[in-house]
Amino acid sequence: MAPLRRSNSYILPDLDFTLRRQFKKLNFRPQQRQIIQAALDGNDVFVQAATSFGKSLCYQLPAVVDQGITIVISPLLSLMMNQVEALRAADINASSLNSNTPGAEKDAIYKDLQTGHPRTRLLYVTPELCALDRFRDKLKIVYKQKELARIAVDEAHCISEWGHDFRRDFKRLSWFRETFPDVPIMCLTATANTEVRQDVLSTLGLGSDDSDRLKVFTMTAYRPNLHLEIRFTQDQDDQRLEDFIQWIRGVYARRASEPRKAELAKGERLDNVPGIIYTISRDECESLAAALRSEGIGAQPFHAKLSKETKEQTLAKWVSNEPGYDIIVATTAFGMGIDKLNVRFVVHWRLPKSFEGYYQEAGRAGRDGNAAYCFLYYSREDRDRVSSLVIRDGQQSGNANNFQARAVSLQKLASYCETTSRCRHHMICDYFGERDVPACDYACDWHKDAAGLQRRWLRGLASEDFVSTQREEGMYNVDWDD
Ligand SMILES: Nc1ncnc2c1ncn2[C@@H]1O[C@H](COP(=O)(O)OP(=O)(O)OP(=O)(O)O)[C@@H](O)[C@H]1O
Repeated sequence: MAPLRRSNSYILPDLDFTLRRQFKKLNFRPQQRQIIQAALDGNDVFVQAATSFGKSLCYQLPAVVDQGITIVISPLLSLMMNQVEALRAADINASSLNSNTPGAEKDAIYKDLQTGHPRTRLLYVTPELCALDRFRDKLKIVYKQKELARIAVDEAHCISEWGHDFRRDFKRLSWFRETFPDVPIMCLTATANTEVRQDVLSTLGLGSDDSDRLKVFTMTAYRPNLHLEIRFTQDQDDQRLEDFIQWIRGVYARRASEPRKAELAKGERLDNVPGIIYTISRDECESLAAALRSEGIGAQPFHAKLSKETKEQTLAKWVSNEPGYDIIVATTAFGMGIDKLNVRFVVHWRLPKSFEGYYQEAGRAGRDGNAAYCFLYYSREDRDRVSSLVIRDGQQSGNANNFQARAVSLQKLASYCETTSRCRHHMICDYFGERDVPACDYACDWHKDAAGLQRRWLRGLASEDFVSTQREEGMYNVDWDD
C-alpha cells in the first residue's frame, strides 16, 4: 500500500531552519533527515539505532513542523518527564499524561483533546493509558478532525514477546492501526533483533519490511567510544569493591596529573567523574553506596523503594554534578530517558538479566561521544543466581515465549562474558543481527590484550564443577528485590 497523505496539504517549513531555531542543533546526524522526511511523507517508520543516536528528534521535529498532534507512547516515566521539560524549555507545546501528572493539568489536557483541534504538539502517554476508553474516545474526536498526525512508539521492543522487556499493554497498541488506519505510526528502539522487529511490525499491523508504506531504518548498534571490558570474579575471592575503588582512584589520580589536569575546566573537581553502577538488589544498592561513601567516594543509592523526593533530589544533584553525587548506585533501568551527556562509566556489579538490558544500560555512558568505560563483573555464581531469577520471573508471568526469549538472552550474555577470542563490539553487533561490523579501535578488552584476557578468564572464575555442585544444593536460589 502506498503512503497515505492527509488531505489538508500545506507547505512544510525548512527542516534545517527548525532544527537550528527550535532544537538548537547545527546539523542533522546521518539518517536523521531521511527518517524525518519519511515520516513527514506519511510513511510508517521503523527506526533501530544505537543508544544516544538521537531517535527522539526523529519524531519531535516532525511533530513541530507538521499539523496536528503526535502521541508518543513510552514505558518510561523518567523519559517522559525529561523530554517534556526539554521541549517546553524550547518553547514547544508538550505534555505528558501519567500517574505523576497533577489533576488540574490532566483536566486541561483532556479539555484540549476534546476540542478536536489540540494545541498540544506532543503528548507523551503510557501504553496503559492507551487502553482506556476515556483516552481513546478523546483521540477519536481528534482523529475525526484530521488532527491526529502520528503515533510514535518509543522503546518499541517492549511490544514483542521475544523482546527482553515485553509489556502486555504494548501488545494492545494494535488498536491504533485498527481504529485509525491512515494515521502513520513510528517505532523506535535501540535493541531489537530480526525476530523482535518482525514481531513489532506485525503486532502493530505495519506489514512487512518490504511494504511500500513502511520505511525501515536500521543503523549499527556499534558505539565506538565505549570501552568494553569483562572483569572475572568468584564468590570465594570477591574483590569487586577493592578493585572498583582502586580503579576509580586511578581515574582521579590521572585527572590530577598532567596532561589531563590542564584539560579540566576551571574549578572542576578531580572526583567529578559521573558514573552509574548497576546492581541487582535494593539491599546491595544501599550497602554498596554506603561502602563507597565510607571511602570518601560520592555515591548515592537509587531504587524503587526510595521516596519520590529522595529520588528526584538524587537525580537532580547527579545531573548537575554536585559533590557527593558523582556515582549513582542503581537497580536496573535507572538512567533510561535521562539525557546526561557526560556519564564517564557504567559498571555492572553483577550480570544483568538480558543481553539487551546490558547494552542499553552500558549505552547510558558517553552520550557526548567522548570515551567512556563500561565494565561488568562476571562470576559463574552470579550467572546461576540471575538464571534462578529469570526462571522465577518466567513462572510468574506465565508467558512461555517470553520466558524462552529471556532465557536465551541471558545465556548469550553469559557466553559473551566468557568469550575471550573475539572483539566485544563485534559480538554485540552479531547479537543484533548485523553483518558488517565496523572495526573496533582498541575499545575492548580483547583488542587491548587478548592474552591477558584469556589468563584472567582462566584464573578468575570458579570451576564449573564447583558451581554445579553448589547449584544442586540450591545455593543460588536467590530472592533479590529490585
Ligand atoms: N542532530 C543532532 N545534533 C546534535 N545533537 C543531537 C542531534 N540529534 C540528537 N542530539 C542529541 O543527542 C542526544 C541523544 O538523543 P536521544 O535522547 O534522542 O537519544 P536516543 O537515540 O533516544 O538514545 P537512547 O536510546 O539512549 O535513549 C541528546 O542530547 C540529543 O539532544
